[in-house]
Amino acid sequence: MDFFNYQGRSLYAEDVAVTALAEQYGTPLYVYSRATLERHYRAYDEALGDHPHLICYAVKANSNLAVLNVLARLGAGFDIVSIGELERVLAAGGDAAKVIFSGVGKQAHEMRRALEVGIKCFNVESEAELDRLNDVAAEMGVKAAVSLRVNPDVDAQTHPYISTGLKENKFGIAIDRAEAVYLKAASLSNLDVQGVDCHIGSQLTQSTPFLDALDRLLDLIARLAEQGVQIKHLDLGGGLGVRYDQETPPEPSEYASKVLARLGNQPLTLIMEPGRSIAANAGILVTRVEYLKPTEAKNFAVVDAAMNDLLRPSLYGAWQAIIPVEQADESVKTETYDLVGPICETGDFIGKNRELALQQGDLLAVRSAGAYGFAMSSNYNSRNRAAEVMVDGAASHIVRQRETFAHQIAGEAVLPE
Ligand SMILES: Cc1ncc(COP(=O)(O)O)c(C=O)c1O
Ligand SMILES: N[C@@H](CCCC[NH3+])C(=O)O
Repeated sequence: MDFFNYQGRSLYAEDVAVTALAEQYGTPLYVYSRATLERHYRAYDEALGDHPHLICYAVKANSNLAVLNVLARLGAGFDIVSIGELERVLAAGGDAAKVIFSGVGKQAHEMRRALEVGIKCFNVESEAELDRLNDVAAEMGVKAAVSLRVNPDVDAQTHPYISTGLKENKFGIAIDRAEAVYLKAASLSNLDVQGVDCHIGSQLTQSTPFLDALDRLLDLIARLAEQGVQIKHLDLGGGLGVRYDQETPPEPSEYASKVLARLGNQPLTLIMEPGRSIAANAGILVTRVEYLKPTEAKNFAVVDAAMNDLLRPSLYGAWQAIIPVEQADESVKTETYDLVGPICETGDFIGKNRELALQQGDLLAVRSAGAYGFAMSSNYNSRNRAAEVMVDGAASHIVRQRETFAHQIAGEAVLPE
């Protein structure tokens, strides 16, 4: 569900006409809906109800400060994977005590900063990382709260690039090794074992893999208790999918109720790290048709957004709905188009084989672009990154200025004479 809907033949973001936003801020333009972000966050929060829980929004999905701030105001925690993400959370008014730090490659300076601001927990992904964290905490004279990210060897049945819970993936500590590594963690004097964590992949469209992983984690927690290691929280990661096309992922309420049923009355705080299911359908990417280019083989519509703005179609062959901002009248012929960007790669496309009635200058909206959209954008081909706007009822706020060439080259230098 979202707040992007047609009123008559015009697309609106909440109560604002998307055409007006494109006129005011230019294209390509990311448009986010505050109401949608809030509704998606609350869907999780309400679904987990009275069970002790913390929803740690995965910052990587969309790290715009306004997005983080909207969620922080609702009481969200945050899942980060770099110190840059931590600084963003802090700048957006997030609470360090609700931050968990995931990722396979944490550097010592990142650990230091996270300990300095007092994050909630580190999700440790290897034995070597455990040693490094213990050393850094010892130098600082503190104890670091840790969970081990366990790799439960469960097939998330998603795109191989974003499947993370199989033993051949680089993530986590193999479940067969986990018990031994927990005992080691418990013996290290500057670590405080708090939780168990897993994250098996992204864009999951069924509950079963999550529940299989949960069963393995609960089993591990029971075995650890027998050895005297008491686990206080269970972090199931993110990964719940969204509907881009025909997928029918479970709603957060359905997913959460299955998880709670499995947990029963065990006194475990539940942590979830949703990214996509909060942000994806809270955003669109607005782009303008620069040229129509019919050729013998294909009809191309060259648009002003490219793979540097939205990488998912090029990287994963991902499909995202593309709709007109103003629905055309019958005089415009519907054709099958490939929507391509200006970048010098054949892999630069936003969508292929789309039935659309288009004219030069028309505006299009790429749906479900609020997650892994701007966050994965780059300056490839020296293109300035898009502006980002957040709509809040009838108001719109620029939440990131369009980049300029001066921004792009700031910090670069040529060799001295
Ligand atoms: C550790 C971790 N947590 C949470 C997420 C968020 O996943 P999603 O956006 O699929 O909810 C990811 C990304 O897949 C991740 O790597
Ligand atoms: N970037 C991916 C998701 C990656 C998840 C990161 N852990 C996507 O757009 O689908």
